[in-house]
Amino acid sequence: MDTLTTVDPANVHYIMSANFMNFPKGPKFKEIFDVLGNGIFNADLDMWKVQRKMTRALITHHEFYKFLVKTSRDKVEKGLIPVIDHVCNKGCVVDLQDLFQRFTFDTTCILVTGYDPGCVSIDFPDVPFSKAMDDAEEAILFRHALPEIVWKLQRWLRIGEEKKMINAQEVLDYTIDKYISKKREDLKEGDDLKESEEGFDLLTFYLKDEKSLGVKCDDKFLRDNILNLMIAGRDTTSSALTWFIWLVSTNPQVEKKIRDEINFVIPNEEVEKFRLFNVQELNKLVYLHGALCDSLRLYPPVPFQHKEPLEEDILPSGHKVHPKLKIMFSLYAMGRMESIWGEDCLEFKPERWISERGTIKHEPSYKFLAFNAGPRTCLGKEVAFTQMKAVAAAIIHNYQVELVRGHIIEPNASIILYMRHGFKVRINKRWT
Ligand code: HEM
Repeated sequence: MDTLTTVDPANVHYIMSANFMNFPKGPKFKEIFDVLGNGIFNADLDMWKVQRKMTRALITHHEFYKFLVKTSRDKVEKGLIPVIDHVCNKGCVVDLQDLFQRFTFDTTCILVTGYDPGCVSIDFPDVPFSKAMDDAEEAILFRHALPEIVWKLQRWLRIGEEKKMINAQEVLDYTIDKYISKKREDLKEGDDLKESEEGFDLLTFYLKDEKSLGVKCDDKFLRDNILNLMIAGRDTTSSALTWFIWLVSTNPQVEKKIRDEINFVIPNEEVEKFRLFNVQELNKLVYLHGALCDSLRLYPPVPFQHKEPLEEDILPSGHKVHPKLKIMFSLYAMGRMESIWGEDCLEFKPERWISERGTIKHEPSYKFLAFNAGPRTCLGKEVAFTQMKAVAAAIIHNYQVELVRGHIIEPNASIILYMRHGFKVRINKRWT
C-alpha cells in the first residue's frame, strides 16, 4: 500500500505527458485488471503502441462513424424512447441509471460486435453479460483496497469477491466466444470490406481487415479487444449521462438554456412537438456541449487513475518517486478544486466552457482530466459525445424528468463513478 496521491496539475502533466515514458501503468495494474487480458487498457510500452495505433485506425474510420451515427439514432428512437413513453404512460418510477446502462450496453455491443443484446426493453430483462461486467468491476475495486496477499488467497480459495470474478470471467468468455463464432460464420463467404451505406462494426473490421492491421486476429486477441472496448464504452458513457440528466433536472436555469438552444437550431413549426435530432443538428449545440463538459468535470466517470514509475524520478511538486511506489490522482477532487477552477468550482456552470465568440473553450487535459491526458487520451471521446448528445437532446426537449422525493443521490465507491442508490425518477411528456 505504498501510494502517493496527487491532485497537482503540474504533476499530472509531468506524469501523463512530459515524462510519459517513465510512467507506464505497470505490472500491478495488469494483475489487478487481469480480466482485460492483453487489451489496450492493460497494455504498456511497445504493446500499447501497437494496440493504440490499431484501435485509433478503427475508431476514426469513416465507415465506423457512419455505423455510430446510425446505431445511436436507432437505439434512441426504437429503444430508449419507447421505454420512456411506457414509463410516462404508466406513471411509474424508473431508475434512469439502469436504463442508461442498458442503452450504452446495447449500443456498445452493437458498435463493437454488430449484435444487439436487446437490453433496452420495457421488460427490463436480466442480461448475464452485463451483470458479469458489473461483478468483475466490483471485484477489481476490492483488489485496489485489499492487501495483495489477501485477494490472491481469496482467488486461490475461490471465495468472496474473487469467486464472483471467476464466475464473471466465465460468462464474459462464453458470451464473447459466441459473438466471435457467429461473426466468423456470418462473414464466411464475404471478401474485402466494401463501402456500405450503414458502415461497419469493429469486429467486422478486425476479421476482414486483418492483413492491413498487421496483427493476427486469433480468438484470444479478439476476446481481449472486444471486452476492453465494451468496458470503455458502456460504463463511462452511462455514468456521464446519469449525472448529467440529474444536474440538468435540478438546475432549471440550465435546463431552460439547453431547451432554448435546441429551439433555436430546429425549424419553428417543430419547436413545440416531439422531435429527435440528427447529428448535424446536435453538432450545433454549443451550450449543450459545455453543459456535458461541466458535468464531466464535477462527476468524472473514471474518478481516479494510477501509475507506477519505471525509474526514480522527482515530480514538479518536489516529491521523490521510485519504482515500488504507486502514484494515484483523483480526477474527482481535481474537478472541484478552487485553485484549478476558481471560486465557483462547486457550481454546475456550462458558461465556463463557452468563449466570448460563442465557441467551446479549450481547457488543457491535465486540468480537465475526464478523458485522460497525454498520449493515452481516450480514443472514444467523439463516440461518447455523439451518443450523449443524441440522448440528452431527446430527453431534455421531449420530457420533464423529476427526481423521486426523498431519493438520496450520492456517489458510490467504485472504479466507475455511479450513483450508489441509482437515479429514481418520474418522467412526464412535454407534448401530447
Ligand atoms: C463519457 C465517456 C467516456 C469517458 C469519460 C472516458 C474516459 C476515459 C479515460 C479516463 C481513459 C483512460 C483510462 C485508463 O488509462 O485507465 C479512457 C481510455 C480509453 N477510452 Fe474512453 N471514455 C469514454 C468513452 C469511451 C468510448 C465510448 C470509447 C469507445 C467506444 C472509449 C475508448 C477508450 C479507449 C480505447 C481508451 C484507451 C486509450 C489508451 O489507453 O491508449 N472511451 N477513456
